[in-house]
Amino acid sequence: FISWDDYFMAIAFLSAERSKDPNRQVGACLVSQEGIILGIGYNGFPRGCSDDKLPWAKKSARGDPLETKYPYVVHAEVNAILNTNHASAAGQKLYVTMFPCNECAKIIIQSGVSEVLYFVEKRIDNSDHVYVASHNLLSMAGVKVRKHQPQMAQIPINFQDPRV
Ligand SMILES: Nc1ccn([C@H]2C[C@H](O)[C@@H](COP(=O)(O)O)O2)c(=O)n1
Ligand SMILES: [Zn+2]
Repeated sequence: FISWDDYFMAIAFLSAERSKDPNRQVGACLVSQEGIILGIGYNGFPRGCSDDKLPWAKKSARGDPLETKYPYVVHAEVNAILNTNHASAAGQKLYVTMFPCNECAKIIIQSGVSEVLYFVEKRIDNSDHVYVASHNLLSMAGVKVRKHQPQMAQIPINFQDPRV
Protein backbone atom coordinates (compact mmCIF):
# COMPACT_ATOMS: atom_id res chain seq x y z
CA PHE A 1 0.00 0.00 0.00
CA ILE A 2 1.13 3.55 -0.59
CA SER A 3 2.16 6.03 2.14
CA TRP A 4 -0.12 9.00 2.93
CA ASP A 5 2.43 11.46 1.51
CA ASP A 6 2.77 9.49 -1.75
CA TYR A 7 -1.02 9.19 -1.90
CA PHE A 8 -1.69 12.95 -1.59
CA MET A 9 1.19 13.87 -3.90
CA ALA A 10 -0.16 11.37 -6.46
CA ILE A 11 -3.54 13.12 -6.28
CA ALA A 12 -1.77 16.44 -6.98
CA PHE A 13 -0.07 14.78 -9.99
CA LEU A 14 -3.38 13.37 -11.25
CA SER A 15 -5.03 16.77 -10.87
CA ALA A 16 -2.19 18.37 -12.90
CA GLU A 17 -3.19 16.12 -15.81
CA ARG A 18 -6.37 18.20 -16.14
CA SER A 19 -4.45 21.39 -16.96
CA LYS A 20 -4.62 22.59 -20.54
CA ASP A 21 -1.34 24.52 -20.25
CA PRO A 22 0.72 22.99 -23.08
CA ASN A 23 4.01 23.93 -21.41
CA ARG A 24 3.51 23.14 -17.73
CA GLN A 25 0.82 21.23 -15.86
CA VAL A 26 0.79 21.89 -12.11
CA GLY A 27 -1.41 20.19 -9.51
CA ALA A 28 -2.16 20.76 -5.83
CA CYS A 29 -4.00 18.92 -3.07
CA LEU A 30 -5.00 20.52 0.25
CA VAL A 31 -5.27 18.12 3.18
CA SER A 32 -6.62 18.69 6.71
CA GLN A 33 -4.76 17.81 9.91
CA GLU A 34 -6.96 14.71 10.06
CA GLY A 35 -5.82 13.58 6.61
CA ILE A 36 -9.03 14.57 4.80
CA ILE A 37 -8.76 16.07 1.30
CA LEU A 38 -10.36 19.52 1.34
CA GLY A 39 -9.49 20.82 -2.11
CA ILE A 40 -7.65 19.94 -5.28
CA GLY A 41 -6.66 22.18 -8.16
CA TYR A 42 -4.59 22.67 -11.27
CA ASN A 43 -3.46 25.67 -13.31
CA GLY A 44 -6.18 26.98 -15.58
CA PHE A 45 -8.14 30.04 -16.58
CA PRO A 46 -10.84 31.33 -14.22
CA ARG A 47 -14.31 29.79 -14.38
CA GLY A 48 -16.28 31.16 -17.33
CA CYS A 49 -13.13 32.42 -19.09
CA SER A 50 -12.85 30.27 -22.17
CA ASP A 51 -9.68 28.52 -23.31
CA ASP A 52 -10.85 29.35 -26.82
CA LYS A 53 -10.56 33.07 -26.16
CA LEU A 54 -7.50 33.30 -23.93
CA PRO A 55 -3.93 32.49 -25.01
CA TRP A 56 -1.76 29.67 -23.63
CA ALA A 57 1.37 31.23 -25.14
CA LYS A 58 4.47 31.92 -23.04
CA LYS A 59 5.59 34.76 -25.31
CA SER A 60 3.94 37.17 -27.69
CA ALA A 61 5.47 37.84 -31.10
CA ARG A 62 4.40 41.48 -30.68
CA GLY A 63 5.75 41.72 -27.14
CA ASP A 64 2.22 42.20 -25.79
CA PRO A 65 1.85 40.56 -22.35
CA LEU A 66 -1.92 40.32 -22.93
CA GLU A 67 -1.17 37.79 -25.66
CA THR A 68 0.40 35.44 -23.08
CA LYS A 69 -1.14 33.19 -20.44
CA TYR A 70 0.48 34.94 -17.46
CA PRO A 71 -2.06 37.70 -16.69
CA TYR A 72 -4.97 35.22 -16.92
CA VAL A 73 -4.00 31.85 -15.44
CA VAL A 74 -5.02 30.83 -11.90
CA HIS A 75 -2.25 28.83 -10.25
CA ALA A 76 -2.91 25.29 -9.04
CA GLU A 77 -2.29 26.20 -5.37
CA VAL A 78 -4.85 29.01 -5.46
CA ASN A 79 -7.44 26.77 -7.11
CA ALA A 80 -6.90 24.06 -4.46
CA ILE A 81 -7.42 26.60 -1.65
CA LEU A 82 -10.44 28.21 -3.32
CA ASN A 83 -11.99 24.83 -4.10
CA THR A 84 -12.38 24.02 -0.39
CA ASN A 85 -15.85 25.50 -0.24
CA HIS A 86 -14.49 27.94 2.32
CA ALA A 87 -13.39 25.29 4.82
CA SER A 88 -10.61 26.81 6.91
CA ALA A 89 -7.11 26.08 5.63
CA ALA A 90 -5.69 26.53 9.15
CA GLY A 91 -3.17 23.85 10.10
CA GLN A 92 -3.48 22.13 6.76
CA LYS A 93 -0.90 20.64 4.42
CA LEU A 94 -0.63 21.61 0.78
CA TYR A 95 0.86 19.05 -1.63
CA VAL A 96 2.07 20.66 -4.86
CA THR A 97 3.83 19.24 -7.88
CA MET A 98 5.88 22.43 -8.20
CA PHE A 99 7.23 24.82 -5.55
CA PRO A 100 4.79 27.76 -5.14
CA CYS A 101 5.56 31.19 -6.57
CA ASN A 102 5.58 34.30 -4.36
CA GLU A 103 1.95 35.19 -5.18
CA CYS A 104 0.79 31.71 -4.17
CA ALA A 105 3.01 31.87 -1.06
CA LYS A 106 1.11 34.97 0.08
CA ILE A 107 -2.23 33.20 -0.30
CA ILE A 108 -0.91 30.03 1.35
CA ILE A 109 0.23 32.07 4.36
CA GLN A 110 -2.92 34.18 4.65
CA SER A 111 -5.15 31.11 4.48
CA GLY A 112 -3.31 29.49 7.39
CA VAL A 113 -1.71 26.49 5.67
CA SER A 114 1.00 25.18 7.99
CA GLU A 115 3.05 22.95 5.68
CA VAL A 116 3.91 22.85 1.97
CA LEU A 117 5.15 19.61 0.43
CA TYR A 118 6.44 20.09 -3.10
CA PHE A 119 7.84 17.78 -5.74
CA VAL A 120 10.11 19.97 -7.89
CA GLU A 121 11.39 23.50 -7.73
CA LYS A 122 11.49 25.65 -10.85
CA ARG A 123 14.15 27.94 -9.38
CA ILE A 124 17.47 27.43 -11.11
CA ASP A 125 19.56 29.85 -9.07
CA ASN A 126 19.13 32.67 -6.60
CA SER A 127 18.50 35.15 -9.41
CA ASP A 128 14.87 34.08 -9.81
CA HIS A 129 13.37 36.59 -7.40
CA VAL A 130 9.88 35.05 -7.54
CA TYR A 131 11.01 31.82 -5.90
CA VAL A 132 13.54 33.46 -3.57
CA ALA A 133 10.74 35.76 -2.33
CA SER A 134 8.46 32.76 -1.90
CA HIS A 135 11.07 30.97 0.23
CA ASN A 136 11.58 34.14 2.28
CA LEU A 137 7.86 34.66 2.88
CA LEU A 138 7.10 31.05 3.80
CA SER A 139 10.07 30.94 6.16
CA MET A 140 9.21 34.26 7.85
CA ALA A 141 5.60 33.14 8.33
CA GLY A 142 6.69 29.83 9.88
CA VAL A 143 5.16 27.66 7.15
CA LYS A 144 7.07 24.36 7.01
CA VAL A 145 8.45 23.53 3.57
CA ARG A 146 9.47 20.02 2.63
CA LYS A 147 10.61 18.45 -0.64
CA HIS A 148 8.61 15.26 -1.05
CA GLN A 149 10.74 12.13 -1.27
CA PRO A 150 8.55 9.48 -2.90
CA GLN A 151 8.68 5.96 -1.53
CA MET A 152 7.43 4.56 -4.84
CA ALA A 153 8.87 5.50 -8.24
CA GLN A 154 5.45 5.15 -9.88
CA ILE A 155 1.83 4.44 -8.98
CA PRO A 156 0.15 2.90 -12.04
CA ILE A 157 -3.61 3.15 -12.39
CA ASN A 158 -5.18 0.34 -14.35
CA PHE A 159 -8.74 0.85 -15.55
CA GLN A 160 -9.17 -2.86 -16.22
CA ASP A 161 -11.99 -4.58 -14.36
CA PRO A 162 -10.27 -6.01 -11.20
CA ARG A 163 -12.25 -9.29 -11.60
CA VAL A 164 -10.66 -9.97 -15.01
N1 LIG B 1 3.65 27.29 -8.42
C1 LIG B 1 3.11 27.39 -9.65
C2 LIG B 1 3.87 27.88 -10.69
C3 LIG B 1 3.31 27.98 -11.93
N2 LIG B 1 2.03 27.59 -12.11
C4 LIG B 1 1.47 27.62 -13.46
C5 LIG B 1 1.25 28.92 -14.14
C6 LIG B 1 1.46 28.59 -15.59
O1 LIG B 1 0.27 28.01 -16.14
C7 LIG B 1 2.54 27.52 -15.54
C8 LIG B 1 3.94 28.08 -15.69
O2 LIG B 1 4.21 28.19 -17.03
P1 LIG B 1 5.70 28.36 -17.61
O3 LIG B 1 6.12 29.76 -17.34
O4 LIG B 1 6.58 27.37 -16.93
O5 LIG B 1 5.51 28.05 -19.07
O6 LIG B 1 2.40 26.93 -14.27
C9 LIG B 1 1.28 27.10 -11.06
O7 LIG B 1 0.11 26.70 -11.23
N3 LIG B 1 1.84 27.03 -9.85
ZN1 LIG C 1 1.79 30.59 -8.01
